Amino acid sequence: MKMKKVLVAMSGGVDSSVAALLLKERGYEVGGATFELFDGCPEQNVSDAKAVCEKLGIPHYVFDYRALFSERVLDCFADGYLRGETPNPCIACNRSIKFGAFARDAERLGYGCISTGHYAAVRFDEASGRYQLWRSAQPRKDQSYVLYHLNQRQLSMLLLPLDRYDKSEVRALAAKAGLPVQSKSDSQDICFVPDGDYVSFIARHTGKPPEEGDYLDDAGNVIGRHRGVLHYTIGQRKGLGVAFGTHRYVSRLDPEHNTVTLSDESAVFRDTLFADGLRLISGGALGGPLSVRAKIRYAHTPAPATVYPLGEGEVRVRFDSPQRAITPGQAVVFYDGERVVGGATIRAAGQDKE
Ligand SMILES: Nc1ncnc2c1ncn2[C@@H]1O[C@H](COP(=O)(O)OP(=O)(O)OP(=O)(O)O)[C@@H](O)[C@H]1O
Repeated sequence: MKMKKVLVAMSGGVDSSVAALLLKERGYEVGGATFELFDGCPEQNVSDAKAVCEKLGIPHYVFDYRALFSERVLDCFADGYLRGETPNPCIACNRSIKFGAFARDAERLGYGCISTGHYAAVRFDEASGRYQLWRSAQPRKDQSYVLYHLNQRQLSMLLLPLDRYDKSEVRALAAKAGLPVQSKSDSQDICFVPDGDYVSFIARHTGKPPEEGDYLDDAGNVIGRHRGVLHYTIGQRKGLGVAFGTHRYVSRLDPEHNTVTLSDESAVFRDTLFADGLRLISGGALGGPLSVRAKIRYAHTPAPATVYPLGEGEVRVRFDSPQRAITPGQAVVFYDGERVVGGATIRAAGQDKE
């Protein structure tokens, strides 16, 4: 049974402001909380969230999560890149901060529920007695991909009031209520790298600047010089900095030997991936092969696949047809229709025959 007191994670943006507004209109006793996540976090976010709370007549808190964010999000982001992976820091933040520390702090303050401005839906299924996570009714904004790791306890205390709304409706609601953030633009992809220069960020954070190295072809021949493994991601074609006369794509990153392999486009299509850290929304383990639609990055259209359990929390995912740029470090999220089944972290791509 959900309690009536809810603490909304308020970034100072339109979505979470409208989440607070809707919950207040629905009769909840609402509070708002803004997180300080890193040094240099825009002060404006805190003051905007505070102004919205004042307008709504609800209390506002500021939580300092800088130390935890540095350890669980920034360090993991940088370490992942140094291992040649492409991590998703929003998922790490959701796990450790929003649905970890924040959920605990909310409970400590007497709030039985928490809320965010994510576009996805939580439902309770009477038949199974389990909470479920569903895609947003508005596919263009759906954010269920970054929430695949939520467990039953977290879902039981989570309210996602934007589940059915479109962004334009959310903006209209903000305008109608006179919220001071109604025309604020959408947030950046990676909040702690506002200029998009993640290479410089990692170099600063780790003290290890990227080192030039060799581009290799599929046979291991040196075919040019790259600017440092950090600069590249699987499937990349643009920004290679060398003209090869034909299109080349990044197919392999090897930070140990500081090499980047370039191939024909066909080499970046793979039908199998290996992933670990499996989480199932229903809890429990995977008993046997499961047919799903699997999504390998935020902007990927889920594709038919079968998930096979391997060792502890490890799975092999076999797609019905090869997928472009399966990228280690990204999450693979499993759907049954519109419902999220669970997900895991991609560690390697392969071909079924390998
Ligand atoms: N610094 C923060 N403090 C508190 N909550 C936050 C913060 N950053 C993000 N959130 C919460 O996480 C949700 C999703 O974050 P995301 O960065 O995807 O923002 P968004 O979709 O642009 O939403 P918004 O318009 O509310 O910023 C937000 O709606 C908000 O509930």
